[in-house]
Amino acid sequence: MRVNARVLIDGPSELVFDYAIPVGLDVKPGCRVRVPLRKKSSIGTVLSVVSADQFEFAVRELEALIDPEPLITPVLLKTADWIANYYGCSIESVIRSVLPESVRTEEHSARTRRIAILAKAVDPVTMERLEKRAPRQHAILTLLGAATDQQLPVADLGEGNSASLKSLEKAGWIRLEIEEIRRDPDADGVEEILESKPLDLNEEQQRALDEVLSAVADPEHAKPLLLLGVTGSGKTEVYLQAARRALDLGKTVLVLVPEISLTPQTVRRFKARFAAMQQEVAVLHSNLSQGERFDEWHRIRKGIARIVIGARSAVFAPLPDLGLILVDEEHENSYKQDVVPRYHGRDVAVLRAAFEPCAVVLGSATPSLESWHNCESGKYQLVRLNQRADGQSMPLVRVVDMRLGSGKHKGAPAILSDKLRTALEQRLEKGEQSILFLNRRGFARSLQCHACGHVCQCPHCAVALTYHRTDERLICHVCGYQSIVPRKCPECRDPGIAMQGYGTQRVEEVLSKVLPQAKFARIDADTMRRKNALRDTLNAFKAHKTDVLIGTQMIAKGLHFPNVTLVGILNADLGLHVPDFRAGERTFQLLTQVAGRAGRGDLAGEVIVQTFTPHSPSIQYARRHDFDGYSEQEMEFRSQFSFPPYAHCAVLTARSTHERRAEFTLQTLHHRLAENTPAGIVLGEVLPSPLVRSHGQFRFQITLRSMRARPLTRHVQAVLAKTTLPDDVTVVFDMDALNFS
Ligand SMILES: Nc1ncnc2c1ncn2[C@@H]1O[C@H](COP(=O)(O)OP(=O)(O)OP(=O)(O)O)[C@@H](O)[C@H]1O
Ligand SMILES: [Zn+2]
Ligand SMILES: [Zn+2]
Repeated sequence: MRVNARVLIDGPSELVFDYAIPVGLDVKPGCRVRVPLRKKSSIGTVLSVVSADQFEFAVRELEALIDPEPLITPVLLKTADWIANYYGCSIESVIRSVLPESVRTEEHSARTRRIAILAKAVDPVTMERLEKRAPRQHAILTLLGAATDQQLPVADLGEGNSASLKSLEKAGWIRLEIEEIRRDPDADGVEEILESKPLDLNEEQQRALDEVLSAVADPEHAKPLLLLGVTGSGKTEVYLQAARRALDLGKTVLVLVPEISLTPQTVRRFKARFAAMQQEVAVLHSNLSQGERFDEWHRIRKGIARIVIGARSAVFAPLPDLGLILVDEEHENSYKQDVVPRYHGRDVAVLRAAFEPCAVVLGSATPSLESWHNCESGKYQLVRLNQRADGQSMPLVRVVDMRLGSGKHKGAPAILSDKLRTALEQRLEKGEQSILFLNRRGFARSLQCHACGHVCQCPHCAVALTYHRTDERLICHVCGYQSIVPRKCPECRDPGIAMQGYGTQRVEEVLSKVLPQAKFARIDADTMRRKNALRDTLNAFKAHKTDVLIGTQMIAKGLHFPNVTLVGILNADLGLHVPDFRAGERTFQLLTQVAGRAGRGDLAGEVIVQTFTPHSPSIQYARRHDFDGYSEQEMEFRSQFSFPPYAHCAVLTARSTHERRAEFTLQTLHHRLAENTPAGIVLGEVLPSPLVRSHGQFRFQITLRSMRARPLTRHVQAVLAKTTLPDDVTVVFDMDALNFS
């Protein structure tokens, strides 16, 4: 049987063609090849090796193999294969993620330069002789002798020196070599990083570190570790010391964080601890240029960069001799990719660790119930840090019932309760700082009629439009639709249409009236568009140039400000009223993380939570910092209704600009899925998605549940493979879905 190579052609158009593999050529996925394309020859990457369909027309032969060894390591290839099977996507789509475009494409290859290196010490007699007879050679040797590492780029040795360099090389005094120039992403030298010294660990931390180190020493027999440490318990210090030990053993380290731009403090702490080996640290963030990405990838592949920090996709960093993977804030949803391949970065990390094998640590103050369940069932090993590292107590949390009408404004929603206002005033008097947290930007800044209750909605997405005061506009945050603000209610013509809910901007306005003496800073997606805006705002707050930091989700994680003694949560329950069984879990996580920003220095912390549903378990357990209590009752609910982590839950979505066609397609699929459904799979009904219209398309979905993942994926794949979909309907399968909107 003939075999073909499926090749992704370099270039922006993402063309994929099959080529016959010439006899005797050992072509593997991940190898780059030269192939004929129209009348030219092009370069591409082999995505997979497929058996040729005998009825197919013969395809052209590929011309040559560029890399005899694939760019992708065997472990990563195995991981890619697992992802394709588990998430039900093509191996091609996974290889594209494992080998980003910048790496596959030749044109990003590094620039080089020539360097001259002093080969041996030159004796004074020779130097004296050269000084008289060949002053240029003498000058070069003098320069090299004084240089760091006794080497310099040829360009720095002055022009017109090539003859002298050649003579010196011939005489054996110097060596000439080609060196790659690294495009250093940090070269703009934005800030100087001072080296930080390891801290003396407390008993709990020491025990945690010991567990991690024994896993590093014997990864084959170690389970993945779940490090459950309350906020401020010093998890990061444990990561840093574990990373150091792994590096000392000659291994490499991979650190995954939810989003690089939102966790500047964590990244900085790694950079500071490893400041003395800065060249060995690679930070993979989305702002890297293609060229920089190419360089970083190859530095990692060659073992030059031995510690890699990055978001989800960094799980594919080609580190050789991987010893340890750290997944910080493992509960974060951003680890799940929301386009194909829809993998979960944390779960892939666990799998890669098993394949390597290497140690893997998942850390969080509020672990996902999936990971928690894996501890209970013995798949993971639990390690806990129950105390704050600096001996501080957990902050005191007060819940304020907003239903009692603590706000003074008639009709308009109360933003600030009397309790929170008084607490803010006290902080200002004492010269302490506060953080105010607002759930979800834009979500509640909708326009609602006081008379009839009409809410202004997006005509394309059927979600509430957000009111933007600066330019007096209503904007849809799903599709970007904009309109002007109506003067009267479009429904009942009442002029009383007004803003319900509020955003960070409104909070700042209200507060500057109540507390005219305070200086405010705002962090939300609007104010953070400018490059470095987040870092600058956080630095100013740290230096106490501002008193009160107002922010959205962006300030929930990883921030550490010793002078902050008050955290106010303005609208705690906003995330509770969404159609998603994880709404409670997310609210608990968010409240616990935000509350954890208070009292992280010598001063005690206080948290004030404003809510319209004070008795909800997410709020009550977060108030007591009680993860065990929360998870116990939540797990009971999940088990009762067979929700994750007790079952795998997948969503099949069909979308189209034609409402009927989307629905009909999904009904057809439902019908076929219902035939010969393997035992243990629970097939839901065809329903409109909560966000039934998005970007002008209608969306319908089926939820599927199963104890075991593979049979579910295989069943859906089999049905999709034998169903011809209409051209204008897109069907998406999301295994272990986190987003049900
Ligand atoms: N052994 C220690 N002795 C003294 N201080 C420590 C120790 N370990 C950590 N700290 C300090 O305690 C503070 C909190 O630690 P860290 O930020 O690592 O906690 P964390 O668990 O990662 O927090 P979070 O999950 O809330 O972001 C930091 O200022 C850190 O420098
Ligand atoms: Zn009205
Ligand atoms: Zn819209």
